[in-house]
Parts: sequence; C-alpha cells; structure tokens
Amino acid sequence: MEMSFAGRVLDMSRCHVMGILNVTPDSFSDGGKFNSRDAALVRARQMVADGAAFIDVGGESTRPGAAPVSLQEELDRVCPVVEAIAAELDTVISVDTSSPEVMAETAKLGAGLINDVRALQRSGAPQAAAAAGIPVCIMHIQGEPDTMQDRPEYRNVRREVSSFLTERMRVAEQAGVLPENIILDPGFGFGKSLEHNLQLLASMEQLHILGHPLLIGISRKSMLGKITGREVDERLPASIAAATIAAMKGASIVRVHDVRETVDAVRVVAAMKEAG
Ligand SMILES: Nc1nc2[nH]c(S[C@@H](C(=O)O)c3ccccc3)nc2c(=O)[nH]1
Repeated sequence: MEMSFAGRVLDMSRCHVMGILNVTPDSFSDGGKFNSRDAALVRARQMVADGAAFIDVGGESTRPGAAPVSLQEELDRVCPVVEAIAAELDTVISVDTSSPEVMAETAKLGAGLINDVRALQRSGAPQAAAAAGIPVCIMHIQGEPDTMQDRPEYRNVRREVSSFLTERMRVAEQAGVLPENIILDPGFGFGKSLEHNLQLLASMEQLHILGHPLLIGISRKSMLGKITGREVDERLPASIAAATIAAMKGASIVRVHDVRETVDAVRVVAAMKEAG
C-alpha cells in the first residue's frame, strides 16, 4: 500500500519512524528566531541521519495550560523551518497544526503531510487540507487540549474512537480530501485515562478495519510514566516497547522523540514479518 507525500512515495505496509521537532520557544534555548531555526535544522539533520522518514514540525504546544499561539507566531516559527528542511533534507515534512492558514502556507513550502491533532475541526481546516493536496493525519481527541485530561469518560472507548474517526473522515472527504490521502490515529493521551489508552493499544489492530494507514504516538507520554514510574526523560525503554507493539500491530508510522533507537526496534519487527 503506497502513499505519495508531496512526491515522496512510501510503502505504508512497513512501519516508518517520524521524528518530533518542536519549534516552540521553550524547545530551544534560543536568543532569537535565527538560533531556533538553525537549532531546529541541526536537530532535523540528525533525525534524518538516524533514519527518520518523517519530521513532524510543531509550532503550537498542545500541553494543557499552554498559552495560545497567534497565527502569525505559529507561521513565524514553522515556515522558516519547513523551508530550510525542504531545501536540504530528503525526508517527508509533517506539520503539526490545526490552523488552515498554516496548512496552506507550509504545503506551498514543501510540507508532505498535515498532522492535525484536532482532526480538522477548526473552521476551514477540511477545505485547506483538501486544497493542500497532501495526505492528512486525522487523530482522535476528546474535547480540547486544555481540558481533555480533566475527567475523560467513554461508554466504549474503542467504539467511540472509531466512530469519531469515521465521522471526521466523512467531513474531510466531503470537503475534497482524497480517501487515499487519509491516515488515522487514535490519539494516545488526548482525552483518555491510562485504562482507555491501554484498551486502545491492546485492540489497535481493530482500527485497520477503517481502511487507512495508522499513525501512533506514545513516545515519552504520561501513560508510560504511570506504568513505569519514570520521569519524562527516563521513558526511552517504555517508549521503545510501545513503538514495537505498535509496529507489530501494523502501524505505518510511529511518532517518537528518540529516532535512532526506534529505527532499530521497528527493523527487528520488519525482519520478523519478512521471515513470515
Ligand atoms: N498524530 C499525532 N500527533 C501528535 N502530536 C502529539 S503532541 C503530544 C506529545 O506528547 O507528543 C503532547 C500532548 C500534550 C501535551 C504535549 C505534547 N501527540 C501526537 C499523537 O499521538 N499523534
């Protein structure tokens, strides 16, 4: 099952690694924009050298309580980095944004994937994703980042995540997004308790019935902290375990902080699958 990302064709029957590149001010100790853009490019080079097939560039933190970012600020953070990576690196640039304008602008600059944690729910987002003509990841979220973890509740989390994704796909396709350009994501940690996250991971292969490649993001998340008792910078082993589980269950993309280590883990899974 092949998919084209702004001209780069990838086999979605394999598991690819997406490196996380936050370009929020707190992600680089930068004196000014110049440093943060250069620091981002240095990091992107390293992740591509380590085997990342995607680089996910995000200018807006979805941390609960994070200050909202103006459109101009998000454009100022993300566009120079997308432009610099597109000019130099052989990788698919994913843009982590919910803003229709950022989708449009970054697609022009060479982005190959729209990664919207709000599932195109902002006004104009479905149309912008369709017009951009590049694949879009539709992720499940319950509520908004600010309050999603207050008291997440479901009657049946598997069923409700599937029906949300189905509805958002319908809206996207109605706006003109091509079905072959849709990737789905259960959104670990986005309005879920630990139990909800574990139920979704355990039954992840059931999401294949929706007929689209799956993107999975568990790297360093608090669900791993709850299971292991480790702080965020001590969660590499648990993150590798989660990526391995996702790859074994047929994920096409795993979104991670630690690219080099995850590339080796998914290679082991690929080797096992090839041996049949
Ligand atoms: N498609 C896709 N995009 C994503 N962006 C993120 S941000 C997340 C994090 O911990 O990285 C996060 C959540 C809350 C606060 C800070 C950071 N997570 C995903 C994911 O799971 N899937």
